[in-house]
Amino acid sequence: MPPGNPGSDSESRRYCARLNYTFVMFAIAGLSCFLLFDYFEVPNAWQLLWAGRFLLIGICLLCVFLLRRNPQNPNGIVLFGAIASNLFFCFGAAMIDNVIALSLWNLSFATCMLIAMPAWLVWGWRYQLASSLPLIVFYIPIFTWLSPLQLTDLVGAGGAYLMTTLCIAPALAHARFSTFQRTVMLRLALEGRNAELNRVNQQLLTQQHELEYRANHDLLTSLPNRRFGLEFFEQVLLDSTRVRRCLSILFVDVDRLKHVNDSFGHAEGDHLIQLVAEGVAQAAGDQGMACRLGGDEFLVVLPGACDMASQQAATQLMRRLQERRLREGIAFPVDISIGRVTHDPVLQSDVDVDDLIQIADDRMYRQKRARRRAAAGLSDRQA
Ligand SMILES: Nc1nc2c(ncn2[C@@H]2O[C@H](COP(=O)(O)OP(=O)(O)OP(=O)(O)O)[C@@H](O)[C@H]2O)c(=O)[nH]1
Repeated sequence: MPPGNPGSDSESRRYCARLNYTFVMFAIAGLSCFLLFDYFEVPNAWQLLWAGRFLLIGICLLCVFLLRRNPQNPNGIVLFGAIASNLFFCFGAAMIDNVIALSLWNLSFATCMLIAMPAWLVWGWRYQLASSLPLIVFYIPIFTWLSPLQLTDLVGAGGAYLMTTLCIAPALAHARFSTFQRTVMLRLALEGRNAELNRVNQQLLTQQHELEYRANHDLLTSLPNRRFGLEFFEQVLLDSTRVRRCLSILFVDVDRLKHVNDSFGHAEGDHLIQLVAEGVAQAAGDQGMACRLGGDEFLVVLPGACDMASQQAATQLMRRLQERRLREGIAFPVDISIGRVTHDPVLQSDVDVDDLIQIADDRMYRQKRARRRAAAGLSDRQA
């Protein structure tokens, strides 16, 4: 087959090899079945026929071995076995000395041809012709030369039918081979379309993930957004109530963001929000979650954290922000106010997220006012 021919790709060769492999296995089974036929129907020459059959079985086994080792040339390998079988068939027919047995012999070959159908499906007409040629050319001469019967006996015993079939077989093979080629072409086209669909699917999946991410996250800080954060908080509250363990939240608000925006520029205001976002994410740790509620407000949910742990988390958060400010020489103030609430389902009655957030918000404002008063007092004293 020329390169680029749709039937020449290695996948279709493997397909041919599989079909041919099955065909050869059937041939072995067929050859073995007809051993009894030889024994009972050709009593004068069954030993010779058996020798021929075993030789053929050997050739078939060799074909199987070669097909396994080299599936890239499946038709060439099976052609070798087919020519040998045809020659055996010519000589075998000449050994038979009664017409009924000869009819059965011809019938056996027709059966073999039926078994060979799947292989013809993928054979080109040239292979088909090459495999039939020994029979077309040598059957009658060998029969006339060796058989005790007359040529008219052969014609009556299905010989004419067999010869006609053999002559039209290459044409059939051609038609089937074209169908096979079209099937392979369609399969390749389908594979192409499948690959394209997979690619588009992958793109859609990526887009879907991106959309999901955008729907659930805040773009400036990459933290979960308010909706996602409150859903998470609700779930954590439910779980805490169920397993009766504490949970804490930190309501974090950036101090004097407006002043930073106005004095240092909006970009620095954004930078401040990002610094605080990184801080709250760190405070939330692996078990908790920090989200941006909006503007300069953040919520940190700490599942399993009781009063002490949440106090530590809040102190650490403030300290880390100041350390970072010093370390990076940030010009604007990096101050936050935190409203902290701990809920212990063992000691307290049921609450909902809004109650807890409201309490935390109030505490945050109280702290903010206290810090403002402290700052104002400090400046008065300094003055
Ligand atoms: N740069 C920047 N500013 C924002 C963003 N979201 C909200 N702001 C600004 O943040 C400011 C928040 O103002 P306030 O709620 O009064 O708070 P504040 O200025 O931090 O003052 P206190 O909270 O009272 O200390 C407003 O000026 C908003 O315009 C943002 O994403 N980026």
